[in-house]
Amino acid sequence: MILSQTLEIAVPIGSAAMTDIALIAIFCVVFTYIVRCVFQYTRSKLIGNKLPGPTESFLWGNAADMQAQGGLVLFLDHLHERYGPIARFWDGVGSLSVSINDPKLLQQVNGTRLEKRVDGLDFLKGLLGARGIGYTKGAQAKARRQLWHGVLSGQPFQQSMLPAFNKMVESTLDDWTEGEGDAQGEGVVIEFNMAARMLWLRLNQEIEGQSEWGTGDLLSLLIAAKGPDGSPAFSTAEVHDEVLTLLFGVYDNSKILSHTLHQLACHPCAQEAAREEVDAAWGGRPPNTLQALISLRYLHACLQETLRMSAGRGVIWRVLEQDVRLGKHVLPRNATLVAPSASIHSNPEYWPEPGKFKPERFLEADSGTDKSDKLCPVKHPGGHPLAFIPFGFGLRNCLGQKYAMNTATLVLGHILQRFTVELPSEADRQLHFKEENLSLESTDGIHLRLRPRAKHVS
Ligand code: HEM
Repeated sequence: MILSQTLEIAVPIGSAAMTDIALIAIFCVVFTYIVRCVFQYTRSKLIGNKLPGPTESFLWGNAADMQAQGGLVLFLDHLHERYGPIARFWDGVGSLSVSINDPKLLQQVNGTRLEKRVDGLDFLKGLLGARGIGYTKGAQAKARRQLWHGVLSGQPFQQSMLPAFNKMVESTLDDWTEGEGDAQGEGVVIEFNMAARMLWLRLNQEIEGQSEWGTGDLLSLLIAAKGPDGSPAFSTAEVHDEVLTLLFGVYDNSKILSHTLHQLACHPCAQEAAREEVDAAWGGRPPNTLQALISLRYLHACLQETLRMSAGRGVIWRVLEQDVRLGKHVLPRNATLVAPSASIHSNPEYWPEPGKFKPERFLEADSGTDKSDKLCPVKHPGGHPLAFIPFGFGLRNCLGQKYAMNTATLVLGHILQRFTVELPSEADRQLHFKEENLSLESTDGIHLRLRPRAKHVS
């Protein structure tokens, strides 16, 4: 009886107490959150404003300056010209970004093992797939990257894709010869941004799930991949999102192709040198080994020089997870580190005459061979490991870079074997860029004329 009375009284008091405790807990959490925000805001303002950079509006930061320059990539160029290699700007209320365009300084910051990307890129989740590699973090990202690496860089995949890719590229080039213009006489004029994008979409559809190569295609490899305990490494939903991530690579891949062809049309001597290399290595036939692609060093250098000059992404981001001291400057924890690759790639200290197309920058005499005319790739293009970063850097660099370079070499090799690439008119030489998706895009497209060569692989 005493017990039941106690219980009857205890329940209502307990529930009121619980409500109070819950309210106090919520208050504490909100209070702590606000104090933390105010502390972080004040700290980043105090430390950030000691770094060189323009004045900002309280609410919009430097958004208006970015807009006035035509976008972030162009704004960063301007920022470094004015404030030197370390420059800060504000992305909104108290959101500090520090841009570094000197590879040596960037390397010091990267030494803190930068891994985290900015949350601002979360808006791409719908497109890229939230369960894909781009959004995994920490130990999971490390394990996932190893799997991806095994799948994409593996010889079996690259080797098994060659016959199907050769077929696909040849059939696309046949379609192109039937396009606008007289294929035998004048040649065919093509809008290359679109043409290249369509071609890459076709190639990627091949990778996504054709059984033509047995178990060598990317989708089969992703499905078959095993974790450390032997269970499937990817769930079906994860495989789906990884394939979305892969399709996103189409965009970069089509850009490198159209921009390199434009450079080769502007520089006929470079085009001839690249063609001679292809003719000598492939002997008029489609390549059937990975080695036949890797051996095209001059063409590879043309691709790299194009990535340096225009086809790479303009900006790479990381979150600083600790304070970093650079000489007299302190970069505070939680600030965003911006590596403006477009600006780094045109820094004359690393790239003399940065506006000139010079593929030789990426080649040097091979000291390991007695043939003095043999060339090999430079170990650190631009003279520093972070002077050339079209594929990003450090722990989260691009996983598709070898694949991207090999497939681009394959397609360009086919085109050079069959066509001479020309500018349809002098007006097509100068591309006019505007910023789109954080890289510079040609406003009027890229127009090229393909003139069939007298003899080509059919
Ligand atoms: C010319 C073509 C390409 C360029 C210029 C390019 C560039 C980049 C860049 C700049 C990043 C960010 C790196 C960083 O934050 O440090 C990246 C990430 C990535 N790229 Fe590429 N990419 C290309 C093609 C591809 C292709 C074809 C694939 C797939 C087959 C691919 C797969 C990836 C993946 C999975 C990541 C995310 C890695 C991670 O989050 O750990 N990329 N790429």
